[in-house]
Amino acid sequence: MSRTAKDFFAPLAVGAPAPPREIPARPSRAIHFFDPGNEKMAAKVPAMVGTVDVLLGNLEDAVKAENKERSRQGLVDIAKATDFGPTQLWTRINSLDSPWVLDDLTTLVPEIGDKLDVVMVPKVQGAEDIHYVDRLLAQLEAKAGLTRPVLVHAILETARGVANIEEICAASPRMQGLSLGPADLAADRRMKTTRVGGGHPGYLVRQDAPRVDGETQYDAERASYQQDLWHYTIARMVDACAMHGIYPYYGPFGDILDTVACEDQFRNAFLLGCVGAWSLHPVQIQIANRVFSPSVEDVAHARRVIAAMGDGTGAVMIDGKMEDDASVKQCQVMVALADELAAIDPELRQQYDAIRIED
Ligand SMILES: CC(C)(COP(=O)(O)OP(=O)(O)OC[C@H]1O[C@@H](n2cnc3c(N)ncnc32)[C@H](O)[C@@H]1OP(=O)(O)O)[C@@H](O)C(=O)NCCC(=O)NCCSC(=O)C[C@](C)(O)C(=O)O
Ligand SMILES: [Mg+2]
Repeated sequence: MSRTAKDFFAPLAVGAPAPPREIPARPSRAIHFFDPGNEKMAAKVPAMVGTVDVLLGNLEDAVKAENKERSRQGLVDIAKATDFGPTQLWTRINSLDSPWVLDDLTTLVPEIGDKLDVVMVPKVQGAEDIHYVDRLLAQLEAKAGLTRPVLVHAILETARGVANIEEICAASPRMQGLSLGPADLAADRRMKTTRVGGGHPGYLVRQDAPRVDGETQYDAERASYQQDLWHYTIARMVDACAMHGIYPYYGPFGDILDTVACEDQFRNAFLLGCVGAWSLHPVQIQIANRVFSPSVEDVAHARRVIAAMGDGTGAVMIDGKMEDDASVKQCQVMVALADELAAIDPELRQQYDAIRIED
């Protein structure tokens, strides 16, 4: 049997901070990955503070095995030397079956646990992985005398992880959210793709062949439409996260030069309910910031509907469309997000203020 309701919010080590009862909706439109052991990348990090919602020191894949210790120490040095202001600091630790993860956690929590907001755990298979990290974090937090718990984020990168998605979300009150890990997930599922996220020209539907004089013209020119390989997994993530009060994220888009397709993939995720995406290169930060901020037009419309709906019940016509109790709730989601973002982004605040409805 899993932990009872009475025990669920109890610290897992004597002296560890109390686990959170609620995960705050902090803006995290772009989770920007950098290798803390790469001098060129690390040098750019201080200037990125305030321009991106989350800076993530990556210790796992994309860091060569021989550089693991250097990257870990690099993250400690950067965290100690930098005032992150409104920007969150996350890390992606090595996978739980790797030889590096224990040192990752036993180094990072005592050294910079007071600055780390979230630990991202790769290749999570089920609740047992979260339970392991949860207990270890509590022990390390207690030993280090931390007063704020470090939160946990799981990457969905295996078929078993996707199948166990609900139990992963429910495994600990520290759970902050989930990201899609499309490259490892594709390999684990034996999908026949070789890309890091994004679409594939072979995954499509084709218009029916036209019929002329009772004959089907199979050779005729027909439109085809590329489909989204990740729709099913993202939709599952969104439901599981919403059910548990935590946050879903689209993961990486590896075709750095294709900023147009990156924006499309991010926008699909935004519309489906994700709150952010990963950025692998500085050019992707602006894309995520733009896509995961509601448009001025959408915010203006949402405010009009809320104003017209009074106490939020009944039905009204606005611009020829019916609005009612349910659509006002959608508008409230949009306005709440706009308010959260305006609180940390002066440019957005100005844009959203310019279209404010006067009382
Ligand atoms: C793609 C790469 C190789 C192109 O790197 P580059 O140097 O060739 O690019 P560039 O355009 O020439 O870079 C221009 C400048 O920006 C710097 N730069 C470049 N990137 C960054 C960055 N992220 N943060 C800060 N600075 C950066 C770079 O060092 C350079 O500095 P310089 O002008 O002084 O020479 C490089 O951007 C990179 O390594 N990015 C991070 C990759 C990464 O973290 N991958 C792992 C996440 S995805 C994943 O793991 C999958 C998943 C979820 O697990 C799964 O689906 O299974
Ligand atoms: Mg991966």
